[in-house]
Amino acid sequence: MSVDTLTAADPIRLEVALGERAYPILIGAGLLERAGEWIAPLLKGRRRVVVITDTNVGPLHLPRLTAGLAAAGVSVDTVTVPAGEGSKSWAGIADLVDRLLDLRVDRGTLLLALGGGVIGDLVGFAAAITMRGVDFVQIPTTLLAQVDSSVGGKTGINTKAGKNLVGSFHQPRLVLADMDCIATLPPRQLRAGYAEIVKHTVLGDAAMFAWLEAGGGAALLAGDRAALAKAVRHSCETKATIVAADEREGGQRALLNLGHTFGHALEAETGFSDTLLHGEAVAIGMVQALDLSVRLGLCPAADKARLVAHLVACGLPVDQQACGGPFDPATLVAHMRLDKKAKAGELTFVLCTGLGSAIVRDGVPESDVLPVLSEAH
Ligand SMILES: NC(=O)c1ccc[n+]([C@@H]2O[C@H](COP(=O)([O-])OP(=O)(O)OC[C@H]3O[C@@H](n4cnc5c(N)ncnc54)[C@H](O)[C@@H]3O)[C@@H](O)[C@H]2O)c1
Ligand SMILES: O=C(O)C(=O)C[C@@H](O)[C@H](O)[C@H](O)COP(=O)(O)O
Ligand SMILES: [Zn+2]
Repeated sequence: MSVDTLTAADPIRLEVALGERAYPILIGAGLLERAGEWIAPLLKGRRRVVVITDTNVGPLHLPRLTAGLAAAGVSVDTVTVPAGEGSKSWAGIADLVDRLLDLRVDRGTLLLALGGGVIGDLVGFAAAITMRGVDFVQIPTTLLAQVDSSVGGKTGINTKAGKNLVGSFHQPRLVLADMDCIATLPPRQLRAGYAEIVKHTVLGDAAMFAWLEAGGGAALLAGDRAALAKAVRHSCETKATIVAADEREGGQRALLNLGHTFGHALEAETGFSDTLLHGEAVAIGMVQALDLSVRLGLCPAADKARLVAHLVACGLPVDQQACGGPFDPATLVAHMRLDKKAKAGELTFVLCTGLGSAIVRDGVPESDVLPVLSEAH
């Protein structure tokens, strides 16, 4: 089904099968205008929600959401936070929780996260800790958030020591992905979100990678809504399946971290700033992960070359030079030792065993990693 033929009455509906915490993912067009249809039933008779959004998204998309809720008799309090990764911080979470408490939220209050991955991660964390846990809904407005961050319940903030090192698993009650939001997204942000789509194919679906490579990706980036719908659906299905099998990353969920051990180190080195967007870090990190995989004899060099060629064709960065590097390899390795996958300070990586399949490898020697960090691609 293409998004051109979708209406709010018939969105694509997927499910994250987590037993009593299972929730739907709705993907379609015109969903904000009808949000009350899906959100009012979550309110248990209440008539008020708190929407948390950022300074870019609010003016663009909040009026449609507010109207959609009003149509179902639901009123809205709004909290607006500064746009950008800086809000995913100790200061950002303290400020948000204080503002929620000032609004007199209680355990029955539903929070709506309207924005990209920063808003989703921040609001999800606020929902996890306010009153020891309130419900929230993800309303992702970036491509990255629609294909990745809104699904799976990882919430949290960045700290001085690194990316996402403080947070919790707290699943949303609903994910409402309205494709109309993507129309206002700056091209650089669209490309950054595309990197996570590529990731889902590299770790699990060679045929879908080939589809992206053969023109599906270019079509999506040029605004083709059918291509967009196909890719968003594929990513959400991939992620929902993995999360349902391993919610708390005891095993296979770590595959979703492909490119992130390298990428998060680069984000830390560039100060969690606009110099390097998360999706761009993932693009570079995936290339480095495939480089390491090739060096360890796990992956054909030709597969790494295909990935690099595709990312370059899509306008994504593939090496550290694109974000002010190369950075000191020892400093990058020090960041990686703080990664949540590391065990007793030993390095763990998600490695590729050929396009479409990946494994988790513990105890990778630093001597194997250092050459990757000096390489341009
Ligand atoms: N929890 C997870 O599973 C998960 C997965 C992937 C990424 N993440 C996290 O997500 C964050 C990155 O998310 P992101 O790339 O969405 O960044 P973001 O939330 O900062 O959004 C990017 C920019 O686009 C703006 N924006 C958002 N929607 C818009 C729209 N429709 N039109 C115009 N502008 C819009 C935002 O204001 C911001 O300036 C990172 O912190 C990353 O660690 C989390
Ligand atoms: O959902 C997951 O699991 C992921 O790893 C998805 C990643 O794209 C995302 O960036 C996630 O926030 C990384 O998690 P972390 O545990 O490495 O902080
Ligand atoms: Zn990511």
